[in-house]
Amino acid sequence: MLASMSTRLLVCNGNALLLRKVWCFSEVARIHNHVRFRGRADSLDGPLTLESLGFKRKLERESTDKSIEVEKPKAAPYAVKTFSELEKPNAANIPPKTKAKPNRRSEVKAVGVKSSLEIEAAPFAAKMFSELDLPPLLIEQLDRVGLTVPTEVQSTAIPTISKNHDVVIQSYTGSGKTLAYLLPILAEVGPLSRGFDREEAEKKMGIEAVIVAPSRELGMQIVREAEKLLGPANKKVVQQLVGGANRSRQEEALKKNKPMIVVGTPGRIAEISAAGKLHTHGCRFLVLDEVDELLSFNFREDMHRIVEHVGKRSGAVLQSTKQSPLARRSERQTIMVSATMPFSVIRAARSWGCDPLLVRAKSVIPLESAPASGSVSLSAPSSQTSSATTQGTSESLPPLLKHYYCVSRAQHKIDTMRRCIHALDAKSVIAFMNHNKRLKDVVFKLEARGMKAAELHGDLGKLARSTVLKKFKDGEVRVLVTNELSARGLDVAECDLVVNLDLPTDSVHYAHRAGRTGRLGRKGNVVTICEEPEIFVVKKLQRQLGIPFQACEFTEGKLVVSEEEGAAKNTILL
Ligand SMILES: Nc1ncnc2c1ncn2[C@@H]1O[C@H](COP(=O)(O)OP(=O)(O)OP(=O)(O)O)[C@@H](O)[C@H]1O
Repeated sequence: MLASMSTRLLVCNGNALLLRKVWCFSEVARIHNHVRFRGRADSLDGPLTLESLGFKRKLERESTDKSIEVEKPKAAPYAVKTFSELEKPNAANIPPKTKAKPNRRSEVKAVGVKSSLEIEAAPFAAKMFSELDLPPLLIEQLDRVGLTVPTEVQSTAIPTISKNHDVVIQSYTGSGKTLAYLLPILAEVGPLSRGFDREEAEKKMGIEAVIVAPSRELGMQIVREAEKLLGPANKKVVQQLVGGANRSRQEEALKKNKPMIVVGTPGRIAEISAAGKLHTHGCRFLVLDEVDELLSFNFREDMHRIVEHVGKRSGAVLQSTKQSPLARRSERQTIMVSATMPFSVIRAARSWGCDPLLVRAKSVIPLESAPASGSVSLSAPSSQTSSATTQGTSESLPPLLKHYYCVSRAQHKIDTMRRCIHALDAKSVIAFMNHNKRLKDVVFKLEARGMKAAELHGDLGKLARSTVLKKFKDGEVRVLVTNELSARGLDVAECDLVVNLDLPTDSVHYAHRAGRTGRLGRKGNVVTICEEPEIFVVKKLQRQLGIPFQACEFTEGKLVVSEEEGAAKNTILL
C-alpha cells in the first residue's frame, strides 16, 4: 500500500506549505466518485435538512439558501446568559440515537435553510447539557464540576458528533471546543458512557479514542479536562502521550492501565505506535485538535502514520453499500478542530474524513459548501483580501475583544508595554515575540522595573514549562513572555491582556494569539506595539480580519485613542 503512495507539495495561499499524501489510484478513484456523487446529489436529491442529519423527522423549508443558520452570537458564547432565561429541557426534540453510522452518502446531500423558529426546536439550540441526549452519569459529572449550560458550539457539535458524522469544528478561541468533542466521546467510551460494562472493557486491548494536539501544553490541558469529568477513580481511562516526558514510562502505563483514550503530540503517538505498543486499529474516534497547525510541515510524517493507523479509513468502507451496521461501526470517526480554517484544513478534511460537516456555533453545513479562511501572509504584498478570508478569520476571534495598536521605537517597546499594562490595569498578561533569544531580555527588563515576569518557550524542559505555566495561572507571574508555542490552546481564564511585542506573521497567527484573552465571553484587550514603518502591516491585518484596530498611546497612566488619523484624541477613562 505504501508503495502506491506518492507525496506531493501543495502551496496554499502563497505561504502555507502542506504536504499531502495522495493515494495514486484509490484516491483518484475516490475523488472521481465523490465529484460524480456531488453532482448527482446536488441536482436530484434536494437540500440538507436537520432530518437528513438525523436530528428531526419533519421540517418545513422556506427557502433554498445554502446553509442552516441562525443569528450569530452577539456576545458571550452561551445560548442563554442567566439561569432564569433557561427553559425546561425538552428531550422530545432530540431523536433517539442510531448506533450504526448513518450512510452519509445518502443522508448528506445538499444544503437547505432553516427559520430561527425551527432551529430553536432542534437539538443544537439546547440550553442545558441535559437536553443533549448525553448519558445520565456524564450529566451528573458535568453538574458536579459546575457545568450545566453548553456553549453555542457545544450545543451544535455534540448532537452532530453523536450522529456519527465526521466533522470540522470551527469556532472562535475560548468558545469551548474541547468539551464540544470530549463530551460525545465520553458518552460512547469509558465508565460514563451508556451501558458501560467494566468487565468487557477490561478484556479489550485497543484504544477507543486518539486525540492529537500540536503541543505538550495543549495535550496536557485536554487530559486535565477529561480527568476532571472522569473523576479521580477513573483517571486512568485517559493517558497522555506527549513528547518531552519519559517514553518507556508512558509505554509501561499503556500496558498496565489499558487506557481507552490517549491524548498526545503527533511525534510521541507515532513513535509509540511504530514500536507496536499502541493498538489503534479498532479505534472509534480520531480527534485532530488545532488541525491547521497539525498540517504543518514538521508534523507531516507523524500525522501520516496516525491517519493511516488509527481506526479504518471510513471512506473506503462506505464505498461498499453492502456493509452491515456492525461493520460500519468499526470505522473511525474523524473530528477536526480549529478556530481558524485555512484551505489546507478543507483539503485535509476531505482526504481524512468522509463527507465531513462543518460545525460552527448554531450552524451545520457540508464542508464542501464552506468558504475557507486563508492565512494571508503579511510580508507578501497583496491587495486581494477575499471576503471569504475576512469572514472566516474574524469569526475566529472572541466577540468582546478590543484591538489597539501603538507606535513605538524598537528600543522603547518594553517600556511602552509596561505603561500599557499599568494604563489598562491588566492583571494577567501574555506578551508574544517571534524569537526565543529575546524573551529573556524582556523578562529581565520587566523584573528590573518590579514587574513579575517569566519566559515560556519550547527550549525549556517539560518541568520548567509546567512550573512557569502554573505560576502564571496562580497569579504569581503577571507577564508571561512567550512565542508562538503559547498561541494555540493555552487556556488561562484570568488573562486580560495580550501584547504583540513583535508582529504576528499573518492574520491566522494574530487570531490565535489574540484568543488567549477574552475567553468564554470575558472582556479582553489586545495591544500590538509596532514601529512606524510597520503600520501598514497593522492596517493590512485590520482589513483581513475585518475588525477595527484603534491607534493608541499611553500617557499619564491612561490609554489615549484616536480613531482616525488626524482626528481628535480621546482619553479612555478606566
Ligand atoms: N459549557 C461551559 N461552561 C463553562 N465553562 C466552559 C464550558 N465549556 C468550556 N468551558 C471552559 O471554557 C474554557 C475555554 O474552553 P476551551 O479551551 O475548550 O476553548 P477553545 O474553543 O478550545 O479555545 P482555543 O481555540 O483557544 O483552543 C475552558 O476553561 C473550559 O473549561
